[in-house]
Amino acid sequence: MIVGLTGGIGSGKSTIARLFEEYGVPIYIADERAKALMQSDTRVIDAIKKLLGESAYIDGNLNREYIADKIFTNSTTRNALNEIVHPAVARDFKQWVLIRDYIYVIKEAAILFENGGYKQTDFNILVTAPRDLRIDRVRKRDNASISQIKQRMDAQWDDVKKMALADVIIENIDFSKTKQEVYKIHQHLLRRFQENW
Ligand SMILES: CC(C)(COP(=O)(O)OP(=O)(O)OC[C@H]1O[C@@H](n2cnc3c(N)ncnc32)[C@H](O)[C@@H]1O)[C@@H](O)C(=O)NCCC(=O)NCCS
Ligand SMILES: Nc1ncnc2c1ncn2[C@@H]1O[C@H](COP(=O)(O)OP(=O)(O)OP(=O)(O)O)[C@@H](O)[C@H]1O
Repeated sequence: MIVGLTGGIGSGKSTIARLFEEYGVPIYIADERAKALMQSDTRVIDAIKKLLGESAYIDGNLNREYIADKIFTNSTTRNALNEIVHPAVARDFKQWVLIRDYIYVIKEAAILFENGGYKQTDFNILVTAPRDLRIDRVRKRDNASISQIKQRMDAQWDDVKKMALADVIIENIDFSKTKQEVYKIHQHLLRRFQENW
């Protein structure tokens, strides 16, 4: 059984994914796998160079700042990159999931509803937090400017639109409450999926 875990930038997806991991749930982090594939999959690399130019790489490494600047200021370029990267991530996930030996797995992805990825999951968790708190968290975490963070937020659906497609919502403000929520959801998922196991 596949559980999607999504939320806007700075909502706390990765933090929450680690809480599930502590219970033994296998976790797939789409952001990380996407970047790995963008550096190792030759078909993906060629397509990215064609779209964004040779400057997308420096000595074979992703030029993240350059790519971010290109895709978060132009939705056409962003959609084109998404169409290169997201199918590769979906294929990679299919392989990954084959050898996981647990009642359910978590696919953590910033973009899950926007690209229809949620149609391949059995249950979807949405993480939310107030916009200003998310900006503050990302500023501290990445040393990013407010305008850079807002650009990424604008590239994502707003929470109201995502809420309609989520099975459960974690409002991640107070970390101790979040931990309790994660425990409850984990117990729920074990009960729900046990019979298919
Ligand atoms: C532009 C890149 C190189 C920036 O790398 P960087 O290390 O700064 O950020 P990282 O990948 O960790 O993403 C951080 C956050 O940015 C936001 N974000 C990233 N990609 C996207 C996107 N295509 N659309 C909207 N938001 C995005 C998400 O909130 C994400 O969690 C990288 O994000 C990228 O290649 N994105 C395009 C591929 C993609 O969609 N990846 C997301 C996983 S499927
Ligand atoms: N409940 C919380 N209380 C305080 N800090 C938190 C809480 N949840 C997350 N954080 C912090 O906020 C920052 C963003 O969290 P995290 O990296 O998990 O978000 P994310 O949704 O995965 O972000 P991105 O979309 O950029 O990948 C991190 O520095 C994390 O430690």
